[in-house]
Amino acid sequence: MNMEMLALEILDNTVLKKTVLVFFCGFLFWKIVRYMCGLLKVDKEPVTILVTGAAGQIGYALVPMIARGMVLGPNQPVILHMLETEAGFEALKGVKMELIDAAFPLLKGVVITTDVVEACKDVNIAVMVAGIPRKEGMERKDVMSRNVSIYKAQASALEEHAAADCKVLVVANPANTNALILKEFAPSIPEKNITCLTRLDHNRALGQISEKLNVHVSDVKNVIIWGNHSSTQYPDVNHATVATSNGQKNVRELVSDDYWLNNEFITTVQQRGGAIIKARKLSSALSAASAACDHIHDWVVGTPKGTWVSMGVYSDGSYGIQPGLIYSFPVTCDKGEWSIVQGLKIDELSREKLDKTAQELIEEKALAYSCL
Ligand SMILES: NC(=O)C1=CN([C@@H]2O[C@H](COP(=O)(O)OP(=O)(O)OC[C@H]3O[C@@H](n4cnc5c(N)ncnc54)[C@H](O)[C@@H]3O)[C@@H](O)[C@H]2O)C=CC1
Ligand SMILES: O=C([O-])CC(=O)C(=O)O
Repeated sequence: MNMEMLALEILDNTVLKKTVLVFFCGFLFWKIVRYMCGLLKVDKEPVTILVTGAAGQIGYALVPMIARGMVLGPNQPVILHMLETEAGFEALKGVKMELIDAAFPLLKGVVITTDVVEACKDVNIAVMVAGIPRKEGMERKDVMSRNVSIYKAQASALEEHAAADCKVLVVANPANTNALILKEFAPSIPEKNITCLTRLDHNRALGQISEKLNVHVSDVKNVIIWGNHSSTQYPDVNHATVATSNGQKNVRELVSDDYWLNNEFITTVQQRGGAIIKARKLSSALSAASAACDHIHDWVVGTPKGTWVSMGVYSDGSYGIQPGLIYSFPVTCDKGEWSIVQGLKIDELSREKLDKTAQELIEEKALAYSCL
């Protein structure tokens, strides 16, 4: 029998036909069940999210946002783990009562504790807010010694008890250096899973451009925060655009005021945290909580095509930044992973600013180790 006839024989075989039909029907049935489950919202396992320092200013603003689906979307149930100190525990009990009273449909469980091991158990996402905020007149690194020791202590609990693929976002200041300490004292957590929050600065930069041009903030995109979440950060608009009726236009061209962009715009974004502390006598809890939601949301769900965001991530040497620092870069996210946007042109002024903020991170790292 030649090959052609053999192939015809196989195709003609009724057993084979039936098998193919059964597989096809099974596949179709599975697709329909998944679709129906999606409609009925019944198939998703809850995701466990840890918030440390959960009774504090940011924690109090953040946990209802998470419970409402602002981080993982309206169809994803969540379980909240909330960690506090002994001194903060009474207030945390109140936060739990309020979460119950808010009757959030997505909230499938709440654990409150002062035990870091219990807090970290099986968490899929950890938002590390615990720490002392700076007061008026202080720089963020002034809270270094108290805060880095918290991150050293909590690193091993996360490493040993969180889910193996847990994503970590460090919010507490000095955010980049706390994240670096956490990474160094939790060596088995992949470095790609440890990040820090510079999305607040990114959103502040979008807000300033939107105010200046009197356009909606959602029409502005691709600003960049380079470096440290500190007053040396570099808010860069050289690649930023605004959506107009004539397509995407470059922010520099539209603003048409390089002096403002290279001076007042940069210092306003760099100093915005301080300005809010001066006004509120408390740190920027509402916008920080919202930015933390944006950070995790985009990391998990992905960034829209053609758009990047700023995240403090482990430097691989991109743009000449010393590998191993946690440095804010422009990143895109896809399938739960971030990648640094490559190939952007860096002019001379930008180069200086990228290096200055990297230098501060190198010095902060040395200072952090001297505090431990
Ligand atoms: N990366 C960013 O964009 C921003 C960072 N921050 C920083 O976030 C941190 C938190 O700020 P706020 O919520 O305003 O401060 P907060 O003082 O209101 O809250 C911090 C909470 O952490 C708790 N805490 C302290 N040590 C702890 C520990 N070892 N374990 C568990 N809980 C602990 C405290 O009891 C307190 O309830 C500060 O370091 C602040 O500077 C604030 C705004 C923006
Ligand atoms: O400035 C602070 O200390 C709080 C903070 O990090 C911010 O608002 O960016």
